[in-house]
Amino acid sequence: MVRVELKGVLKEWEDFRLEISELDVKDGEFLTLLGPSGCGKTTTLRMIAGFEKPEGGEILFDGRRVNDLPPYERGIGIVFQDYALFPHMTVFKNIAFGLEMKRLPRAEIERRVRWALELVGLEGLENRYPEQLSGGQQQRVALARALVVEPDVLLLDEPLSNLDAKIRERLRGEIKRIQRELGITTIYVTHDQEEAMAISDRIAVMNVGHVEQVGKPLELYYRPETEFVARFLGLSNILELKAENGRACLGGLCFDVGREGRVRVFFRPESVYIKPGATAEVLDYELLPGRIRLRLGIGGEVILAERFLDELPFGVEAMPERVDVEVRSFSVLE
Ligand SMILES: Nc1ncnc2c1ncn2[C@@H]1O[C@H](COP(=O)(O)OP(=O)(O)OP(=O)(O)O)[C@@H](O)[C@H]1O
Repeated sequence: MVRVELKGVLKEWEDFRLEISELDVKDGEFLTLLGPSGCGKTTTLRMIAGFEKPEGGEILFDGRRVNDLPPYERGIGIVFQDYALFPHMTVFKNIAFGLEMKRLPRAEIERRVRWALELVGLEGLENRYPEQLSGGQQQRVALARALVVEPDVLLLDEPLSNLDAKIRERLRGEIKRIQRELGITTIYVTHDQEEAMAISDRIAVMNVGHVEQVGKPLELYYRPETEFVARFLGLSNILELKAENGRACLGGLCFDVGREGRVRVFFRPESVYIKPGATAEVLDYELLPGRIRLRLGIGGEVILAERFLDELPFGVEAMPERVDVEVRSFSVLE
């Protein structure tokens, strides 16, 4: 287990500049780099792995500068989106490869490969070839191969992107379980918000070439600092309001923002509660599995509200034309 730090790390290409001023991944932490395509997640991971060299700044493992170390001297295990298994080798051989390169004794290799096979739930499949495995099983082999060398840091680049939804959910739960069990410092790349929320201790949300905000999943979800983070993580209500005496109002809906002048108030649709009353007009609604999403008109703006069906104070068939709303949690964007 080690702590990984990035300080002022810089990488430039003709049309792209990546600058990570500060990123601190704690001992044993599961940190996810989350962001849209092309924002620089993979490049960041490749610099931590040593496949790409930064033009400036420092990458530290437990305070030790690793900028000039090749990947095989950094104590990392890495898993790629496309598995990258050796097609002509059995599962056993694929997993044993790194240990054989290290010239470990036969019995030790055997013992460690068995341990890794069990860890990822692949016992019994050791004599198969990659083409005889499902995508999910191939990715388990890749994970076992990365872990069998007992790395200090596990790096995963969109490991679930090529799998279908069901397998993806199952495997992400297992990756999390294994990470906890081993307590290994893990850096995970994905563009999928739900995956990031489900699996991470903390998330670093990236936007073209920089980190926008780092935080725990729910912290980022309910208290984003920027509009980009708010919108990237899910459906958002963002209102441009003018505050007076510490309060900003939209029609009858007021927020104690504790500041004056122009403010941008953010809240999730799930933070909007609905009661009988007349503050807002029900413009329309949409049924989702077990839930309802309403578009409400208030003070000349439209806000979204989302509730579980059984939380509504009236049946969907008896939807009134007007309702009262209460926003129970909000934040003010930068
Ligand atoms: N070797 C390279 N030479 C030139 N430009 C590159 C190189 N590698 C990456 N880039 C550019 O750097 C930017 C970031 O790429 P990167 O792969 O890190 O993004 P990403 O967030 O991982 O995106 P994706 O999810 O699509 O993989 C892109 O604009 C890409 O074109």
